[in-house]
Amino acid sequence: MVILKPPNPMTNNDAPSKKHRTAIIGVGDVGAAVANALILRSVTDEVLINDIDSILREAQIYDLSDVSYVCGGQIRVRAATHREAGQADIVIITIGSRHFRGETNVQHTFRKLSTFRSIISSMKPFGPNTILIVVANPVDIFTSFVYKLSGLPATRVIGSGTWLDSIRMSNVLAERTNADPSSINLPILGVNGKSQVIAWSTASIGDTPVDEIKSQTLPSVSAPPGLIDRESIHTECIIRKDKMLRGKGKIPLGIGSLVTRICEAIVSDQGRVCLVSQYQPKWDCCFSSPAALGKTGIVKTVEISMLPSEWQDLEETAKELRERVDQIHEGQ
Ligand SMILES: NC(=O)c1ccc[n+]([C@@H]2O[C@H](COP(=O)([O-])OP(=O)(O)OC[C@H]3O[C@@H](n4cnc5c(N)ncnc54)[C@H](O)[C@@H]3O)[C@@H](O)[C@H]2O)c1
Repeated sequence: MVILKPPNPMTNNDAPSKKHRTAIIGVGDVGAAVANALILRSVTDEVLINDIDSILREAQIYDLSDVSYVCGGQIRVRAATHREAGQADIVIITIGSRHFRGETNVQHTFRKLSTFRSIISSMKPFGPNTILIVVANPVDIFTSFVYKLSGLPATRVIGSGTWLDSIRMSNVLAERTNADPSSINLPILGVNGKSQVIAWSTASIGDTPVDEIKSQTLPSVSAPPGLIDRESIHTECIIRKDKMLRGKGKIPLGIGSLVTRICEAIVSDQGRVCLVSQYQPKWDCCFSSPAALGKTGIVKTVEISMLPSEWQDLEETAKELRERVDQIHEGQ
């Protein structure tokens, strides 16, 4: 009889010296979803877990170690201090905090920011190649502050930004047109939230601009004009998000896979283009635009050619963010 005995992740201490490490700060629903996807897709060699809630931290480590075991046991999952996490190749910040009763959004952001300040300072000095990925909301504000607080080059500080919204909208468009989802390009730029800019003028299915699809028949696309009406697609996305929130309270799986895709782009080092919140020198803050990613972080920012009206919307959303960042600076 053959006895199959996969390696035990908890005792696998003699792994090769140059291991790729990914640290997750805050392993609530989103942090755990990221860790789970990282292990399932074998993106890293070691997942370092940090959470101030030690009971939750231990529980997540055991649960994720089971995932690793099922996947072959090659990925070690263990607890790490902030200092140790700061030496990882990638650090993903998914901390969250509940609103106190009567606390305004601004007060909550202030409080969360002071947590960020303490985490970043205890992670310093960062490893020579550490890349930070900020997921915690409001993501563009925190990415902007993390960039300044960390002292890292702008190429090594990334926020998850608007990409998830762009993916959701592309998904609706793909469903309505029966198109291959991977053939859809529908970027959403700017500051994550109500003022983000849907760059419809650049949207395409395959090589065909969405604008032209209304007036022609494509063999791969079948949709009456009403179905690709922009307002109706936008509304459908809002309804879906609302249904997800009402149906399950939180929606960590999409963001978990998306952050994993960002990590894959970094690790694979092939210059894959992702839509991420990144430092925008003109406004001295971070918001979403496309960038090619590699082992050193952002290897190239990708220019996008939009209509003047879309640029104007982007300018407005950028100015709003700049003002909010300034207000926070003044209030400190
Ligand atoms: N960018 C996006 O698209 C997106 C999507 C969903 C959620 N989010 C954000 O992700 C964050 C996490 O969401 P969640 O649902 O997992 O929240 P959660 O409350 O389930 O988990 C947050 C975790 O952070 C931990 N934490 C708090 N302070 C910490 C500290 N100083 N050090 C270490 N750990 C700390 C908490 O103990 C908790 O376990 C939130 O900020 C949320 O708004 C972003």
